[in-house]
Amino acid sequence: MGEIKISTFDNISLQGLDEDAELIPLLTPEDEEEMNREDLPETLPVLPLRNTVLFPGVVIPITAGRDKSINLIKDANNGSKTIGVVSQKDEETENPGVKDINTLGTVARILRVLQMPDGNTTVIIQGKKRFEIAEIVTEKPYFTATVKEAAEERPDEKNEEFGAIIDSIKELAFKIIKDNPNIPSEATFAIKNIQSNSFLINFVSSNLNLSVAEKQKLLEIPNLQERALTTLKFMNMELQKLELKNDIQSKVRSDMDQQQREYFLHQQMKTIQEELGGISYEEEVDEMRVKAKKKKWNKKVKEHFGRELAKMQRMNPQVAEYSIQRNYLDLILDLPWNEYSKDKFDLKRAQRILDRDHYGLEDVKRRIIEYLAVLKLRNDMKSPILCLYGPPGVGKTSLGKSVAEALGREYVRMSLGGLRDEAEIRGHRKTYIGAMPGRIIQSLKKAGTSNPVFILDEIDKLSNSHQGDPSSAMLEVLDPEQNSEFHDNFLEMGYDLSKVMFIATANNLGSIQPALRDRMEIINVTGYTIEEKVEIAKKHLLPKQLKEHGLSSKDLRIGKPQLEKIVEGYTRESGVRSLEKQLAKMVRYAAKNIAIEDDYNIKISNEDVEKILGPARLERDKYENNDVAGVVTGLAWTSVGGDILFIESILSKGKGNLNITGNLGKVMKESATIAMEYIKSNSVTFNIDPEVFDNYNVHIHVPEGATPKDGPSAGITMLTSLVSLFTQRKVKKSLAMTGEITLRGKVLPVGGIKEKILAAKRARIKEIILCEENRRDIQEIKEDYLKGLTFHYVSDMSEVIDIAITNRKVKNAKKL
Ligand SMILES: Nc1ncnc2c1ncn2[C@@H]1O[C@H](COP(=O)(O)OP(=O)(O)OP(=O)(O)O)[C@@H](O)[C@H]1O
Repeated sequence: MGEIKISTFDNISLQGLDEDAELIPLLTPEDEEEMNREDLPETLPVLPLRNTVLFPGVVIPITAGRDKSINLIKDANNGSKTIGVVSQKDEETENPGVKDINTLGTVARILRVLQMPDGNTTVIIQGKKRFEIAEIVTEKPYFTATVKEAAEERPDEKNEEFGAIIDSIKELAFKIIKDNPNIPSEATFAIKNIQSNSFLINFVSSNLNLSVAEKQKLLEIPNLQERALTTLKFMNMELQKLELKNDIQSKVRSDMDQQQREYFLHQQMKTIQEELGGISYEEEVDEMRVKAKKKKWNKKVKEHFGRELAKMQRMNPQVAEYSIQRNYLDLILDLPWNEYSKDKFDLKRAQRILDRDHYGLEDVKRRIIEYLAVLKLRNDMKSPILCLYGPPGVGKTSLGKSVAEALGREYVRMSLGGLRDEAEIRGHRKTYIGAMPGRIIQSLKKAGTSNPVFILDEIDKLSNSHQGDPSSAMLEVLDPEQNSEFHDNFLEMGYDLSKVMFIATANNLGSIQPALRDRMEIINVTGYTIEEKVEIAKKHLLPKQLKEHGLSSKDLRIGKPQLEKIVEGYTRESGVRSLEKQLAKMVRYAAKNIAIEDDYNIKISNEDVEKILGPARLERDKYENNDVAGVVTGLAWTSVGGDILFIESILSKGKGNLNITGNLGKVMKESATIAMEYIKSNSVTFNIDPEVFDNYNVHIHVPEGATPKDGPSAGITMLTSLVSLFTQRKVKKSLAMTGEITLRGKVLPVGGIKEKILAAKRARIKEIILCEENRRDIQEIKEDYLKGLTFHYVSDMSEVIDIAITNRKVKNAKKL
């Protein structure tokens, strides 16, 4: 039957069709009254509508497709133009019978019949008033029925409730029109222009988005007020639906907008990058993904990387954060994660490598081999941290390198000297401009494995400042309990340092933070004797220098006596660094002569040494002679090794004042006072006239005033010096001493014995006075170092005097 397609409020556009005076889309109350006054005919042709309901006053177009309907329309159009319109109960019914149609419908007037090119007939009809089918008279060729008017109860014009409902209907209609993009905004005017209340209700009901059944229900309500209220309910529902729909749509749209915007920008960027010929942004991300797949990350790191990569993709490549983020991701990708080199635990080979690179140092090498043995047996790679300490240039750093080679691990070195900022170790947070990871993480990146041998050079030179305490940050690095989750501020994740083999080096144990020192296994690397230095020069330093200068042993030969001359006359150190420099000078001499094709002595003589290096400068290490009273040789320990020092004292007429000079620290000055008081109280024993103390001033000086000196170990030297001074007796030749004194004249042990012994040997000292308790230190020293030395162990000051002071008066002795 009638196939009608009408969208909500579509009918309004029908106004435009209006050439016929009869077409009254907007009814005035007068039109309505007139329509109501018209009588119903007794019988009417009845047209079932498939998918809509016609309301009184409303104009709609319907399309009739089948013969039955077309015939009805034709006949009616030629006759009274009045038909009855009812809706089908089920729009799917193709050929409805009596039971398939509603009995309440609307009388309609045919306004226009249009013949469509597709054979269908479109009819524009307008509802007049409601009717009820009394009885179907014919079913063929179309339905005709006897009809009666359907009564309608109308409220009083002054009914306020009804008025309010009508106002609400209008308001809601405006809202619906506004919210529904399918309704043209002109519809608002149409509603505003409607004067008849019942037409307004019909017009809105007809155009609401309701099912046929719902509309039919509305049409059937006889009471107008009730119908208005039901319409209002439906309108409310419609508005809610619309709002919900709009909400969802706007959400979807904003998502889409954002996505589209990003897509658009990415495309643009890609094009620009391609134009510039660089690797495109997408390619960069892809490359990162490929790299990431090869990493041995745990779940946490993997997830973190994924998140951070996504973050980078959302960033604009032109902003500064982008490059920070890029660097960050590069760092995560470049860092070794759980990538270990396999350890070579062949201890014999390790020993060979250590021996090959370093002469001597037997103790140290033995300790290192023991350490590697433990590592091999435990095999959990966790081990205490080694700290090699000793004077400069004794091979601490290069030993570390040999350990790396022996183990077959990568080698990295980080110098901690002068490092003040904690951020150097831990890195800066990413939010800082120019943020970087700390040096630990950077070094590991350089090493490329997670278990390198990591040299922490000069750990004693870490200093504190307002920029945090780097020693405390190092604590975390070196603590086996904590370093499996070392936190770098830039990396923002824990990094496992527990498999790294740390070897620290230091010159001075005293300046290492105690907590840090506790975490390390200390290995003392002492200085070398002259003989050892000669050997090191012959076996290692000279060949190394020749090689570095592109020469060989055929171009320059330096014999042992000459090497000894170089060591003694031109270097004054515990290590071999300046020896190496002097040898480099010798090699340069040969290189120069070869280059200018001049003759030179391949075999270096003593004269050649002086010619090349200049006159020997360092004779003063040799102890001074004993012709003067009050000059005694002491032994000192400094962070650059052992040294000898001279204590000088003189007497001058005065009132018994004591002067001390030579840049001495508090402890050393106190030693001088103790020595002075001890002599005063024991003047009888030493055969000194007590009056001397009141008539003379004493001045004690320790030469080399530019070098600060401190410590208690010069106590016995000072006392010997004063005894020699007051007695004007000679001090024994070739003798040196070290030890602390007490007021009672007891001698106490001191440290740094090995370095002191080496220094004494350098100065050609023959006899040494030490405290009895230092005997065990001597026992620990290798025989070689002790050759040519005689030791006197004492516990009391009187013993020192007995050994050190001879009975002979000095030349030109003063009469006191
Ligand atoms: N026993 C040795 N055998 C061979 N070469 C040595 C020996 N000791 C030191 N050297 C060489 O001396 C040079 C200086 O050594 P290195 O730099 O390791 O000293 P260091 O103890 O670490 O000094 P610093 O405390 O100043 O860092 C290196 O070239 C090293 O090879």
